Amino acid sequence: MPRDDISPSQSAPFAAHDLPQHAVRVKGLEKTYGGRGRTPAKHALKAVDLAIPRGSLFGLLGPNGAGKSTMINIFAGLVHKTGGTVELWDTDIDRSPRQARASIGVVPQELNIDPFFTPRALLEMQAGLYGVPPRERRTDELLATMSLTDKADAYARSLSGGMRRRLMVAKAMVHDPPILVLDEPTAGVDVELRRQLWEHVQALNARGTTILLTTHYLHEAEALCDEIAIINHGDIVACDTTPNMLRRLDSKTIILNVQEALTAVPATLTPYDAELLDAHRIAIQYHRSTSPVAGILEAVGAAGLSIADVSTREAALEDIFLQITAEPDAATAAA
Ligand SMILES: Nc1ncnc2c1ncn2[C@@H]1O[C@H](COP(=O)(O)OP(=O)(O)OP(=O)(O)O)[C@@H](O)[C@H]1O
Repeated sequence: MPRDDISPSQSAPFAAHDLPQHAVRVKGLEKTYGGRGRTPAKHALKAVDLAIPRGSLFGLLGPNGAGKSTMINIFAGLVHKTGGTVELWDTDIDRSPRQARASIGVVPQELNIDPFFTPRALLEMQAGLYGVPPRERRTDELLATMSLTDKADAYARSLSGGMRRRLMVAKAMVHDPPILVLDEPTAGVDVELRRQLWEHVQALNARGTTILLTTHYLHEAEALCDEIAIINHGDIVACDTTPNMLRRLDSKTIILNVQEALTAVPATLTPYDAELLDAHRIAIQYHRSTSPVAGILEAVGAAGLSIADVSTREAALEDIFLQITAEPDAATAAA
């Protein structure tokens, strides 16, 4: 979006002193989209509180329609909130909208790149839209950071999907914002390109850029992000450091494959959270900290069963996500 009213001198303060503790601070953020005709109003964000530490690589996870894009679009000035406050790099988006928006670069979901521009021309044009004077432009540096130097003067249409994504990241960084937001950047991107993109994003983070990303790839958020917030039906349902989030769900599942055909869970296993998956498989959930495996195996032996095979399953972030977002929201279900 063209913003010729933003000069780099207004852009985020990078001076060593006075750096904010939180890159993004959201309090009581509300968004209700007005209804039209037969379409009812939609309460998309419900009193959301969120604090993203400066320098973090922060993941915002949620199913389709949870409110992720609405929040990002409010940050970017594309959607007007209906309540609450947002501070970007310690700047309130209502009080100083230009300065606040100069603090962030947003990489949207769609790859809307003009195929007849070269990456260099595109970055120069974007810098011009942000009012960055030619001597302060970082076009070559950004091209190098995103491994696009070789393609600097090639038509964008000749770039691969991965290169286009990286060009979008470079485009979001022309005004040197301290916060970079990536909205579902890996949707439809193959494994290798995804890995490359994450390497570039991690490199930016290592240089001090605070990164906020939304993704459906939960294992990636687990691997990449230091902190994760889970949003569902416009509510933040969990927010914690990644290790704490994993610790929250300390449960593990042991699956016993027995030789005998069963019709019910044996009585000796009733003290445990056991479930008959089929005639030969029993799943037992337990908390790692209670270490009941020896007791479980003893109970199976006492029931006269012979174990053919044993497997276990760790709780992944995906399990946490499913557990936390499983409860249906009556209002949404009715909508
Ligand atoms: N312009 C709009 N007018 C009315 N309702 C909207 C509008 N934009 C989004 N919504 C609704 O607000 C809710 C949140 O949408 P949003 O796009 O923020 O979710 P999301 O988490 O980004 O989902 P996705 O992963 O599918 O992009 C959804 O129910 C959506 O249908």
